[in-house]
Amino acid sequence: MRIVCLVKNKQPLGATIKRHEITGDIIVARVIHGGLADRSGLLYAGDKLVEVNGFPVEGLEPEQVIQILVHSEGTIVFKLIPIGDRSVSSHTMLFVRAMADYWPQLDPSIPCADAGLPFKKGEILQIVDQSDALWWQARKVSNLSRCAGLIPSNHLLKRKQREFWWSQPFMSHSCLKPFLGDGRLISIWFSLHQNGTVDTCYHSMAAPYEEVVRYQRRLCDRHRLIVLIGPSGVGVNELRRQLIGLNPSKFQSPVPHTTRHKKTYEENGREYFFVSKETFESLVYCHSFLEYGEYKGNLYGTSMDAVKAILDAGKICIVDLEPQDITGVRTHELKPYVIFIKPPSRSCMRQTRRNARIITDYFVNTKFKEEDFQEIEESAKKMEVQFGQFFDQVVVNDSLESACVQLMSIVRHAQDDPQWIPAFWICSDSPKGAEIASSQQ
Ligand SMILES: Nc1ncnc2c1ncn2[C@@H]1O[C@H](COP(=O)(O)OP(=O)(O)OP(=O)(O)O)[C@@H](O)[C@H]1O
Repeated sequence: MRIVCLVKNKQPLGATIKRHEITGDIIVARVIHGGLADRSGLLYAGDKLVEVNGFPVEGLEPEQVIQILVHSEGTIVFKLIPIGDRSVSSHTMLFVRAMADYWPQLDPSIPCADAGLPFKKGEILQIVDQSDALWWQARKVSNLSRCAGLIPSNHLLKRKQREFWWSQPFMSHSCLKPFLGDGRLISIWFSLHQNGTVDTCYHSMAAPYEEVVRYQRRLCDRHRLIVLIGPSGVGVNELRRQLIGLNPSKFQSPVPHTTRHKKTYEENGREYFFVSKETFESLVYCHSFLEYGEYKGNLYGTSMDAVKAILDAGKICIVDLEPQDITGVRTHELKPYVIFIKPPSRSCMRQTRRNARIITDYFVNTKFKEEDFQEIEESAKKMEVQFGQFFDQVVVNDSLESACVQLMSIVRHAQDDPQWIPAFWICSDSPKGAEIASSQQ
């Protein structure tokens, strides 16, 4: 028997308890990394509680014991039987990017919602404990001084996603938009917000966490590919043009291929590579394009070779892609840095786009209308919900000048400062998209 005294003020104890399935004893389920109990070094997972502040806990439900703890302030005295075989704690140094949102307060299955760590897609987490197959402990790298919180393990989050999928009425399933990225079929939930319902805490991707490592580009390495993403009309092309205009010897965009006829003033390889439909289709067949599509009956595409030629020349290659093409460029070779161009507020758009022209579905240059602004806003929201986990940075395109200055500084930062990148970009022999579950569980 051991007597443990902990002084608890406003902060939580930093431990969870449970009933032992066989003996019925109340035991410490886990000690939260960096929390009060952990820092004391006196309480361990598996310790059997006998008394709390003089109250015997035998026969009580875990919730009743929690009530005693919640209402205790100051010194709490535990009488406990220490676990005999204290397993070596499995503290890890694993970093992951969250590919889904998680709100513990909306999750009824979490052992203790207050001990949960809420996170948003794209945030980088340090996993500090994986000893429990269902609930890991993690901290945000943006706040490593805080104690860890509970997050669902890879396995659990995937299971939840599957359950959520099957619980949706048939029509909602049609919201799933499968597409082929890098040869894998990826299913993505598309904005399944259901305010107030439990399932909102699991917004999904195929792999809930992606292992990341810190990467510093060396001077001899090729530059990272700069990818601009944004809803049509937000100003992606304008910003790309402005950036290149600021330093054309450093920034360049790849020359696209097209099947349309060459105009008299155009030169093959300058404006476009002019190719026949057959040649274009054989390039598509060989996966030579980053992206391609049809416009007014002609095919257009950006080839991987055109991108590589710019990178091999020591320049920074800037491309604008449709969001569904991001997965195709997420490779060890290109190490893309993705910048999302976001619309400003409606009033700012009205003001800044007073004299701007937009190309509508009818292929004419017109002034921006309220419907255009609305479409830009809605499309931006959908992109953030569906692809936000891939965005390295977000630039609000309010004034062209300030957005351009911001973009320039982000591009410099992307090339020169250390960044979190997917681990598989470094371990190039590991399978693309490998999930950390396979290496961790
Ligand atoms: N910050 C800004 N202030 C004022 N006008 C802008 C701003 N950004 C872009 N524009 C103007 O808005 C119009 C649309 O921009 P742009 O062609 O770059 O859109 P886009 O996002 O590339 O869309 P699409 O892919 O459909 O061409 C252009 O006339 C452009 O000059």
